[in-house]
Amino acid sequence: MLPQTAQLPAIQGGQQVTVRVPATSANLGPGYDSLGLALTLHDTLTVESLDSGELLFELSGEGAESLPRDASHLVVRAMNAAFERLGYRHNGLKITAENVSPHGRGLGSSAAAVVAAVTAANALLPSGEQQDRNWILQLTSEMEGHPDNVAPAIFGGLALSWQDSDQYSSTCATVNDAVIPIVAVPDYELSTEAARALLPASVGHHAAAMNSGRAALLIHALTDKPELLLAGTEDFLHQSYRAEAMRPSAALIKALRQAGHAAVVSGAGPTVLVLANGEAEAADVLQFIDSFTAANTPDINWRVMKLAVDVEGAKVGVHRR
Ligand SMILES: Nc1ncnc2c1ncn2[C@@H]1O[C@H](COP(=O)(O)OP(=O)(O)OP(=O)(O)O)[C@@H](O)[C@H]1O
Ligand SMILES: N[C@@H](CCO)C(=O)O
Repeated sequence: MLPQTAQLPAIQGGQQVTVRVPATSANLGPGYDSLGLALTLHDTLTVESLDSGELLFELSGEGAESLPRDASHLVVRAMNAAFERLGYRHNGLKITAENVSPHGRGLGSSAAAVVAAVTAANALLPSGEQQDRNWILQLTSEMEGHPDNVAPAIFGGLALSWQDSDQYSSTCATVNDAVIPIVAVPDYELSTEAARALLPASVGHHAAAMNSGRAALLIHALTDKPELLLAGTEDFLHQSYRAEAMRPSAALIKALRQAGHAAVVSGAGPTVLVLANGEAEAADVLQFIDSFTAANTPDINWRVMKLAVDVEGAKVGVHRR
């Protein structure tokens, strides 16, 4: 049985919405829980509203073998939360997901799923009832607990997000064309929940002050002066505490930084993100990762991808009966 609130109006059956949503890299070093970058790696979610009361799933790609095919699936949970807040219910859904972003690796897979689901639920409403992207930011940030992945997944580009009490906001900055994101995704997972549990409850004033300076510098480096990316990506709040849970990634980051490349933990890890300044550095980084991992982490399979900044964010297509 689907959870139903009988007195609410039902979404009309026979509608189909497709949402393409980018992977995202949060933190970028010192921007813990606030900065995030959308990447050209996309999941696609198609939802059809049914009249039969059924929940149907067609899952392919990442997680196809392991994700649940019932109301506990993250997309269904997020859609139900969205419908409830919008004052609607559904009479069944067919979920078709083509998942490309790796799960539990620090590339915002849960945020992508939640953003795609809430965006799809909103798009299934009658057009006069639909909410804007700031409404989607609010609900998805609440679900994730922080806005740094969902904001770039919704808006694209480099998102700077903040929280006032229980209200979330975000604005976008334009990334310098020279900046090239490269990700090295290891074959081991680390859940965000486990990575957050490693952080101390408080940090000292000196660390906080150092981190503030680097976060400000990072925005200047990403937008105007990419030659400052190495200094701008230094963080004092999270990576050192989490290193024990991702030793191969921490070793690769240390070596890349010693060689002058702006390497950080992507999100809660264990993916390594490098922000290269131009094609020549990007080529050096790819070569460096190849040689370092072959010599030092032969038991780990790394998927290395040279990407670009996604500037579109979540894109919606709707077909009505
Ligand atoms: N497309 C999806 N469909 C359904 N569930 C998903 C999907 N993507 C992620 N999930 C769920 O979210 C979990 C991963 O979330 P988690 O927050 O630990 O990592 P992440 O989002 O990939 O990384 P990070 O938040 O550090 O960027 C998966 O194990 C799975 O349960
Ligand atoms: N800011 C988050 C990103 C992962 O969801 C963290 O580092 O825990």
